[in-house]
Amino acid sequence: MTFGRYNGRGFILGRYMQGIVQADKLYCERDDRVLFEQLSFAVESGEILHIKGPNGAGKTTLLRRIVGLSWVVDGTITWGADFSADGQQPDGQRFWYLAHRPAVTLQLTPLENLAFSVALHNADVDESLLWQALDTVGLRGYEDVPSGSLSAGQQRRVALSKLYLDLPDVRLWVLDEPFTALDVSAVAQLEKRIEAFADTGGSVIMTSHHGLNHTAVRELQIGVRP
Ligand SMILES: Nc1ncnc2c1ncn2[C@@H]1O[C@H](COP(=O)(O)OP(=O)(O)OP(=O)(O)O)[C@@H](O)[C@H]1O
Repeated sequence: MTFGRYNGRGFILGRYMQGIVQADKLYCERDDRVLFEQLSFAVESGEILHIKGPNGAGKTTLLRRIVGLSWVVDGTITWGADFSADGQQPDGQRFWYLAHRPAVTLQLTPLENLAFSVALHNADVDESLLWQALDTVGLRGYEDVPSGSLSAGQQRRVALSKLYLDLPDVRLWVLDEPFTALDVSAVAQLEKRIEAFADTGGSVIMTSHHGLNHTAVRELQIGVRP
């Protein structure tokens, strides 16, 4: 079922169904300002949920709630059976989360950062695949330098490199402004990568001020009166 409705704070557009993750009646207030209320949506396998809204609308807050890093959002989030046996928050091994600021340790090299991400996922990945992922995001020759000496766009690429590892357990990407600081070709490459992931049944929940044009994309607008 497709629906679109205005909830007093934001316009919701989407399909309301049992998905891999379903959010019901989310409510968030910060400093006496209601960011969103009665916000409900679901994400299915193969879908890209593009959360849109102006600065300060609560997009990052919403993503942090989805991945279990913030509890300032009231309401219910239920996870599908593929992610969690009891519908509760799955452990972080089941998804990749890319925060608003790239979580790159500046003292570590890109290779070490990527290996650390993989270790947190308890994944067994051959080191050659880590080199390959870094090569794919354009970091060939930079694998062994401290990440703190890289540019903002290169540090973003370090954070993005994990999206090229194809870990079988990871079927959801939660991406907060992933295009920030990327040059034109890197933006195009990431767009293709996100679409390819959705085409293989992966799901993506992302925020971006950058438009995405793919049949799998659904938009969820928050914080804007129509
Ligand atoms: N720790 C905090 N304490 C109090 N208010 C906060 C905190 N973190 C965020 N906020 C407020 O919540 C609101 C939403 O912030 P959030 O970062 O979720 O917005 P956003 O939609 O992601 O914005 P942007 O597009 O600028 O990244 C902002 O007004 C912000 O000031």
